[in-house]
Amino acid sequence: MNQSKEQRILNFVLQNAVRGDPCSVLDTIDKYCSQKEWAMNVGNEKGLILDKTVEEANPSVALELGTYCGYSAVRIARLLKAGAHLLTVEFNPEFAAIAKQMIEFAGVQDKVKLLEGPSEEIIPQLKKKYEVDTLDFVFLDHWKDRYTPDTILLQECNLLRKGSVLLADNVIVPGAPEFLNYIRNNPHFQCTNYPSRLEYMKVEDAMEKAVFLG
Ligand SMILES: Cc1ncnc2c1ncn2[C@@H]1O[C@H](/C=C/CNC(=O)c2cc(-c3ccc(F)cc3)cc(O)c2O)[C@@H](O)[C@H]1O
Ligand SMILES: [Mg+2]
Repeated sequence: MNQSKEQRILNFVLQNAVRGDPCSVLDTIDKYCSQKEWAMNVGNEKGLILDKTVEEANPSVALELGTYCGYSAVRIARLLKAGAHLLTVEFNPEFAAIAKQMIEFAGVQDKVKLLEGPSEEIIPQLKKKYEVDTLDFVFLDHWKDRYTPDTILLQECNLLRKGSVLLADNVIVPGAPEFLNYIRNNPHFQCTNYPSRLEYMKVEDAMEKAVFLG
């Protein structure tokens, strides 16, 4: 049975990156996806916006929706302070298995908990089953029509506190117009747009930051 693109990306990392070195894993994925096969990792340009947002938030508990191959999980986890952790949600078992190996190869497995399942099921379990009080940082990078329902669900589950930072990928391409409309017209969020480019392409994209005001 021929390999999936995601398996080819993982194999390229296992054969070319430095085990235990997150930056080497990120650079190797970016090299493969810019030179051989495009894939929907956040990439290095938007990755720098993600880095700055995570560093500014300095989260103790972070959540990612849409792990895919684990690129942004590695990217976020490498910046977390001692004792901090990232919960990342992925409902495709094949992608989850790839991401698990990617995270372990990068050496950030102690900071990352990969939760397999749909976000609408996982989010309501975060407090009781995963012992989350509130979330300091949330990265939204899953199906774009899920951004709004999951942001509403996070609020309904009392998982946001004054100052919680949401960062959404792809608000231009593929686009999340309904999310932008929701979040920018919601008085409980302070929004900032970060123009950038689509990963590995000369195409305009952007990220949207939304700080919960309580
Ligand atoms: C409710 C639920 N629960 C759990 N996991 C969930 C979930 N919904 C999706 N997932 C998971 O998350 C990832 C999905 C990511 C979706 N991302 C994109 O579609 C995406 C697309 C592009 C793109 C841009 C230009 C093009 F021409 C084509 C594609 C770029 C991007 O950066 C993207 O993020 C994927 O791993 C999926 O299994
Ligand atoms: Mg994306």
